[in-house]
Amino acid sequence: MKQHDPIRIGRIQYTNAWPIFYHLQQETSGERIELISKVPSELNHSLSEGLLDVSAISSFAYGLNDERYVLLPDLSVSSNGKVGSIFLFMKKSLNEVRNGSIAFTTASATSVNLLRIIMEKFLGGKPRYITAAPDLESMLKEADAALLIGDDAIRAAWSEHPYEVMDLGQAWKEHTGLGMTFAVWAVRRAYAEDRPETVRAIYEAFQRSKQRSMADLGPVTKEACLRIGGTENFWNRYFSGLNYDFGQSQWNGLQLYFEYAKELGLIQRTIPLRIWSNNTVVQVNS
Ligand SMILES: C=C(O[C@@H]1C=C(C(=O)O)C=C[C@H]1O)C(=O)O
Repeated sequence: MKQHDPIRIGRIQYTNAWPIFYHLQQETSGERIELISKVPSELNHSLSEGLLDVSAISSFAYGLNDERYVLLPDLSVSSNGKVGSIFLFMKKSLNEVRNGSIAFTTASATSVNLLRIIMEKFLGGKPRYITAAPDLESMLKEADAALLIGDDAIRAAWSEHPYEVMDLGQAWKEHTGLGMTFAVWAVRRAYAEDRPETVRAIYEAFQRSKQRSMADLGPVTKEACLRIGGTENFWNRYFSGLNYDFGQSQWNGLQLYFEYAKELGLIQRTIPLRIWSNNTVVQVNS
């Protein structure tokens, strides 16, 4: 790799991560960056293929590649209860869906596995799963319920529909008492070892961007209204309901999620959380 290649950063193509990305370009000083926007499942793939250096990815995808990644602290898309954009739309009762059929969006990795934990471990069900492009009506032609995430979920919830809706952040909270982390900021370990100063500069720029957004959500909510629709009040509540930190309280929820995922055979090992801290890697346990 040439020393001066721009750092390739993966950006979630949904509104949920805007507060962290919104001021990023302005907050970088001198670092050349290339921002690549995709849905989470594509970012997961690109980072694992080495096509990105740093990316917001599905927290589940960290569990599939933890030895090759290191996580940036205090950056995540999390919720402590309702998330507001990860919904299961059900055309039958939950009791029927539990042993019926569910269509998963192709865009997700964390939420599909979270839904499996909810259905199989918490509710004792055994549904059949299919994966489909994120379109509510066509998904519900094929299955009893449909899982959507991000702006697809928000838009579907706005449409006039007759379906029961489960918020997965809320269901997780009800069953565990904990919050849930859906996206984490991962750096390829090899990249962090080669370019520690670049990682530090980008990390600090992400933090400044997030702090600016949280101090004044106005510009972010206004742009969300223009680009996606809805009211400023809606977006203010949405962004304020999400949590963008990644510290002990988020680690606890995520470690329990990985433990349950392992119980169900969705991942094969215990997953340690390796956190980048001042150019060293610290392993944390709850
Ligand atoms: C809050 C959300 O979290 C997301 C859900 C993800 C997943 O299910 O894999 C990945 C990243 C986040 O974008 C959302 O999409 O609305």
